Amino acid sequence: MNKIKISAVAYTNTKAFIYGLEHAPIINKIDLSLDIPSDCAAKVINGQVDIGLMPVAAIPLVPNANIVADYCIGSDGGVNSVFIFSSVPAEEIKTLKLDAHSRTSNNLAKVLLKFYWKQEVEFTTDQSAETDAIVLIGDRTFGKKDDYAYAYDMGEEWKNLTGLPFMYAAWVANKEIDQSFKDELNAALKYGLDHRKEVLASLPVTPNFDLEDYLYHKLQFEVTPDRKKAMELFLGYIEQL
Ligand SMILES: C=C(O[C@@H]1C=C(C(=O)O)C=C[C@H]1O)C(=O)O
Repeated sequence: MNKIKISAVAYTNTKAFIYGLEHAPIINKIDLSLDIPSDCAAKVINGQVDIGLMPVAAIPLVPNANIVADYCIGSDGGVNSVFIFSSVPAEEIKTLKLDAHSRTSNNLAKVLLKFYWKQEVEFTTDQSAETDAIVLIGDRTFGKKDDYAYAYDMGEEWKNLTGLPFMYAAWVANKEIDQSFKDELNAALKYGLDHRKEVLASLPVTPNFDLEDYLYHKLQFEVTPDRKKAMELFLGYIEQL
């Protein structure tokens, strides 16, 4: 049997899912690669993999995109790893450097700046540029909040704008996937979430960052109706940028 190719985000936010995949029979049916989110999106878009835990902002670029699991990377309010770090208040940001790892959060920053803070901002991907603010996501943000004059948690600011939770990444296929495989995938992902204690014990201690709070509270992993609604709303905002 041909293995199903899967790419997943390589950050701590995905560790429970990976634990689940690696401790379930499904591991023999998949080829798993761990990538930064932007590469994960590219692989699903260009067909290098069949399924990706990929940034939701890139879903419109995926041919035959369909969400194949009941789990995701989400939050309801602050997530503590998706930030605009800034030297000035949000209402004064004029220039912002995007994060090359990101697809969702770069767009979320643009949406928030335009529709929430009502700012006209110049965006750059030039990592050597000097800007008022930067987008930074994932493990590279752990413990860094106090290094900047202003730290805006974009999950929290999205909730301020819309009253809704958020979905950063979802399990998306670029083709039809059998229901029996989807069932196995869901079971493996749930197994991982149910074993977060073991996952937590395996992670290195991170200074100035509460990993337990992150894995159990800040991150929320269910694809709920509100989170789907938030995704549709977010994709609609992106079209208006
Ligand atoms: C919560 C996070 O969500 C993520 C943010 C993503 C993005 O900005 O494209 C993609 C996948 C997720 O890893 C995070 O990276 O910290």
